[in-house]
Amino acid sequence: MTPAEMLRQMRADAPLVQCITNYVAMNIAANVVLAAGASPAMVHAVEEIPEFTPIAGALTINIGTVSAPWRDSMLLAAELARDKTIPWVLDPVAHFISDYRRQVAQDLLARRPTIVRGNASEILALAGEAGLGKGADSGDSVEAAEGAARMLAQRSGAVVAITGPLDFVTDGTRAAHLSGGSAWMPKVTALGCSLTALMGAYAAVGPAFNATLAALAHFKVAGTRAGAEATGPGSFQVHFLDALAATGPEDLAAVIRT
Ligand SMILES: Nc1ncnc2c1ncn2[C@@H]1O[C@H](COP(=O)(O)OP(=O)(O)O)[C@@H](O)[C@H]1O
Ligand SMILES: Cc1ncsc1CCOP(=O)(O)O
Ligand SMILES: [Mg+2]
Repeated sequence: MTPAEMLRQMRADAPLVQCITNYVAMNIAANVVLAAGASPAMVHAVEEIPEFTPIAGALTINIGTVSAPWRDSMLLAAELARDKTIPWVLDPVAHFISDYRRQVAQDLLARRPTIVRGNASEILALAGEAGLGKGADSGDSVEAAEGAARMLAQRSGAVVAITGPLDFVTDGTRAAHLSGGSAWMPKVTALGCSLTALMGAYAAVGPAFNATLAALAHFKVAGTRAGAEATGPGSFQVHFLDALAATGPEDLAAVIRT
């Protein structure tokens, strides 16, 4: 499926996306998924997961503010998604900052996510390489992490996306770059987390590589448009939600280089 077909299908189906995300991202990620055209549900109680995960079109898991009860929910939801072949997306936010978080990320990776999305420092560390990450923010260039992404994709079976000024996506064989966006994007917290949630919406309607590419392109196109209107990170956020809703299927191809 082309990115245009993916966007049309995603809006036609408006899939239900279960997001287990962090306290910071909860609101903006839900708004991003809604603005783009799908239906988010922030459901993380371990008691609810056996009923809810099987009816979701996709699951997204983000470890940005993980603690023990959240970890249990994440592992259970990931297992259910795998068993029921529901696509699921892993966002290993700042997983290198502590042994605890590193272990949670590895335990989730072992449950075979369909897609992994992170910034360059997160992908480098997940592949076992040294990086310069500072908490949730990247300290490494996307280019420096491309080899790690290919290796991680081959080893894990996931499609791996690195975001930054120039995005990169690979399934271990195919690869693409995406340009555009805005320098305000890393200055608005949880936009990366929100992109992970949107990847779930696309993964619910088509193959993983195509879904990842379409979600990345949707963000780059909307980011470029919002950046042209914004005067700072606050107004960027408002314009960005409008731009996600206004972006059409035929807009996506322009930002992709394969
Ligand atoms: N300097 C930049 N210029 C243009 N787009 C950017 C830039 N930095 C990040 N982005 C975009 O911002 C979105 C979130 O990516 P990123 O900031 O890397 O995630 P995270 O918040 O996880 O670190 C992606 O769509 C990415 O392409
Ligand atoms: C600031 C912060 N701290 C813990 S999670 C989080 C949000 C990070 O979001 P993103 O990686 O998408 O910018
Ligand atoms: Mg960020």
